[in-house]
Amino acid sequence: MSELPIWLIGCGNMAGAMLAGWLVADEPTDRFRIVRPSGVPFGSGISVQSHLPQSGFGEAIVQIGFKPHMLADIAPDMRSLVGPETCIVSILAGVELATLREAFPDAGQIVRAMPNTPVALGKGVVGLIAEDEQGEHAADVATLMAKLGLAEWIADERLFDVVTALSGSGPAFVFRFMDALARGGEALGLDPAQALRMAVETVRGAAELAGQSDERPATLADRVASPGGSTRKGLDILDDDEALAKLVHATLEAATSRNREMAEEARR
Ligand SMILES: NC(=O)c1ccc[n+]([C@@H]2O[C@H](COP(=O)([O-])OP(=O)(O)OC[C@H]3O[C@@H](n4cnc5c(N)ncnc54)[C@H](OP(=O)(O)O)[C@@H]3O)[C@@H](O)[C@H]2O)c1
Ligand code: PRO
Repeated sequence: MSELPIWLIGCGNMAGAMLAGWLVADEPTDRFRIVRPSGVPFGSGISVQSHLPQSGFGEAIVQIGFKPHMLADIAPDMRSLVGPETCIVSILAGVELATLREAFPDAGQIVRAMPNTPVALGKGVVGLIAEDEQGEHAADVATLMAKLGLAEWIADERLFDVVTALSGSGPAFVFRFMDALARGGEALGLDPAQALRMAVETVRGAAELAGQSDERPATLADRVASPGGSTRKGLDILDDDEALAKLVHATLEAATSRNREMAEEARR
């Protein structure tokens, strides 16, 4: 692994979670340089500046982590700093490789990465697509992202918006389910704090079991549902006319569609 410097242009919730994950994975702190207008310190002795550097990035991984609609404003100021040795990594939802190439015409390599917030614990998911997966710095980026959890190359950029909905937004959907589980228990008489603790640990345990098992989650669900028992009665509610499957499908469709809109907005 080369020890290329890593610039984080924008380091809010998502890039901050990634940086936390890299530090947990013992990446050296002096690899990282943050640019954020607020200049708010990150801690761990990491260099933070409120303006872009005066001289070019040179051979470096430069990750952009601001809001997608800001690309048109920020890229012109970055353009002269980006050269053929620079690898741009974008975590901007929706924004396509072609749009990024227009924004950074001189970049050597451009990679899109779609992380999720559990990367802060090294337990995230990162979808990846590069202009040239075999090209310069693609392997460096993949190695770096693999330190944050499961890193997967996505073969077709048209599916990247779906990946963004499934794993990028996914933690938000799972958090909603945890809340609903806890609130359901609370409504049936459990102490609220106890219900939340038990809901969170139930999701954590179920996720670990599913992660370690060769069986599909549907089979694991059947193992919980003893014939004639109570779990089946609950599953019958979720499965009635595929209620949960339809709800989740509509959820992913809505998020995917917004990712496509953001791609369109960034193209304008
Ligand atoms: N949140 C997620 O779970 C998630 C998941 C995957 C992808 N993403 C993508 O990550 C990106 C950031 O989302 P977020 O949730 O982390 O938002 P956020 O917390 O609002 O962070 C935005 C960052 O952009 C910085 N910024 C604003 N203007 C800038 C400028 N002119 N130059 C450089 N940096 C600038 C902000 O600086 P200050 O810190 O100084 O305010 C902040 O660090 C989005 O493109 C989103 O699509 C987010
Ligand atoms: N957060 C970003 C958004 O909500 C994209 C995936 C997760 O736009």
